[in-house]
Amino acid sequence: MTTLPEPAPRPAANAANTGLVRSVLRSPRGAIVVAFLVVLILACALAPLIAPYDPLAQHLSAVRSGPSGSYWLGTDSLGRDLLSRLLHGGRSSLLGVLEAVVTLLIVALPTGLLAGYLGGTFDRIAMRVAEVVMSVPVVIILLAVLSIFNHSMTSAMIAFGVLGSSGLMRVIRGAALTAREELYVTAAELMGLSRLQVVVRHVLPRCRGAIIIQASLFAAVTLGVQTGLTFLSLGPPPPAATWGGMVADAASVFNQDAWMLVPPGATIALTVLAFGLLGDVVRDVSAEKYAAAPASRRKRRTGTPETAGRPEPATDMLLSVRDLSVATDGERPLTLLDAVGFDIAAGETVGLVGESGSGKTMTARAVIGLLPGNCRITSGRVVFDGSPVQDLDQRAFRKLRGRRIAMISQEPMAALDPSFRIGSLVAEVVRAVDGIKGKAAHARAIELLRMVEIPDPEAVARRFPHQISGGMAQRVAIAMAIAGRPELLIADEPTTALDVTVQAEILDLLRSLQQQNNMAILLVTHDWGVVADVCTKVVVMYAGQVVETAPAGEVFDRPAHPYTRSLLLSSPENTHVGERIQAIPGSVPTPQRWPAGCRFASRCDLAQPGCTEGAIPVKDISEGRLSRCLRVDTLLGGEARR
Ligand SMILES: Nc1ncnc2c1ncn2[C@@H]1O[C@H](COP(=O)(O)OP(=O)(O)OP(=O)(O)O)[C@@H](O)[C@H]1O
Repeated sequence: MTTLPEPAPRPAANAANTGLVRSVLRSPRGAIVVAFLVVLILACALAPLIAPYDPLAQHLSAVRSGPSGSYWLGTDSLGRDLLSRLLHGGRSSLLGVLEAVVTLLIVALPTGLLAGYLGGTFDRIAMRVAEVVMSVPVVIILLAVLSIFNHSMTSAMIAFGVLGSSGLMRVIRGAALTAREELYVTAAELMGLSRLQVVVRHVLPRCRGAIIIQASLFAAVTLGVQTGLTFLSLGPPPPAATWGGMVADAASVFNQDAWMLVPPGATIALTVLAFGLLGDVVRDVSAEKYAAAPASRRKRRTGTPETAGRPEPATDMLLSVRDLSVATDGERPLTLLDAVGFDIAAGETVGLVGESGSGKTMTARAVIGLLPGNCRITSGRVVFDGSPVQDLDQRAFRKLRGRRIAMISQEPMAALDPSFRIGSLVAEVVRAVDGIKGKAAHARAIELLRMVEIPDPEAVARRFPHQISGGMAQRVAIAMAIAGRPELLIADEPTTALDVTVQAEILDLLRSLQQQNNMAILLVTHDWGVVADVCTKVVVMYAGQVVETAPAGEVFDRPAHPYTRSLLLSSPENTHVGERIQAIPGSVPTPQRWPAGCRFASRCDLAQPGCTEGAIPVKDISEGRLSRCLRVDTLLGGEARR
């Protein structure tokens, strides 16, 4: 069994995992604000028990008495105790705030999350409705509601919550859009979790900060609006105790007794301030947390067309990709993959090689049905175990993903949601793919961690992702990927982010898992060493096309495409100490700049005029060998035949 280096501590990521509530309470401002709000809410809730007087009782012998031992905050013009009225008035004021905030969350939360996560038509409709709601004059609507519902403050607060929801909905949508790009959200989808599970477990927690901030600011505004309405006598009629009503009473005698305004005015101001400050504290704490979280955004790039291909999909293959083309959406679609084709047999490891921007990741994502939102398959077929899968809807694809086809990425740490313990993350996938729950799911999670050779899996299951090393994180990602016993594992540069020793360990692990389970692997890599180590076949991609397919054992000695040859020569393994690496001059053309004819011609020393005249056909060189090169005979020394 291989041993793993101890994880290096990552203080920054540590902060990302401390609970939001705990972080707020740890900050002095947060603690003061929360303490104030808790005391206020408790005092108002317990008003019937703790208020010294009946809020309506008039003590005509002590009218406008000012603070005293009997009346701590004094009395009003009718001799009513101000403290008792404040406590009782707070009940209706805070209840009104609660009603408005709950309504706000009920409307904005699901709509914003779904609009951001699902996008498409739902998003467009939700955004249009939000715009309409935002343009509605709030005060007029509130006055109308109050007059229709007989001055019912509850109706007014519910209406205010609905009207305010469009702002929060947009904020949540934005946060969900960002969360959707997180690798751990993609990883959860790859593991076969349903949309609801992904939203609730992974997207919602990411939006939590934004939600609390907006809700507390909204609470502050609501309190202001509600006080204004009761001040104008649009709420519960006198003599009911309301904060706004107390301000109105005090305002009418302000010239004779200014003190009467102080208790209600200070309470309202402090409460509005506390709600506002709470939002600020949560914003600061969230900013620290997200700055500390691992950078895991998926790179998005902007990226034109041509063709060639091979006949029918091979039916005896586990995976058969034929003439697969992918393009961006929009008025001027841009082709990113052009008639890509290859096969993978059961239990085979195929290396997908090429420089950055060749289309390797796009190919892998097309196979697993998770193309970026702005891209779609425009032609071709992906046949998995005899069945075409390219037209499957997301629901049907989810049944395949995680169970029959799984994927691991080059950023294992970013693929693990920092808010959950390792055991919980693995058990979540087990629940999704095996349908087992509770202790059984946990036991299977431990078994999987043991299968990927993690020493002391029980202890590791209790750790958070930031508490383990990159190599161990990749093992955890592999454990999650093999939970559904997939027949095909797509590994997108699984060792790129790891140091050399750990790389070798992970490759050994993949090889042994593959042998134990007869699992096929599509290994996306830049590294010829990795190809030599684990692959049986290699598919070389360049500028969105497959330019060569060869058995791994042959390609090193007899590359059948000048690009493959250049890639091999530029590989560090082929460079002796003290020699300069023979870098390939130029760079891979972006999809906007794909030339007519051979896309590698401008960088190729064998290129001749014919190479740039038209689409280059794929040539069958020998059993299992294909090349998209007109000069392949010259390259192979005249050995190649049609
Ligand atoms: N969402 C997208 N929208 C438009 N173009 C994209 C998008 N994603 C990738 N591309 C473009 O598609 C081409 C292929 O990208 P892909 O990520 O598949 O390359 P790759 O070979 O995997 O590179 P790397 O090794 O750097 O990951 C690139 O030109 C890239 O800029």
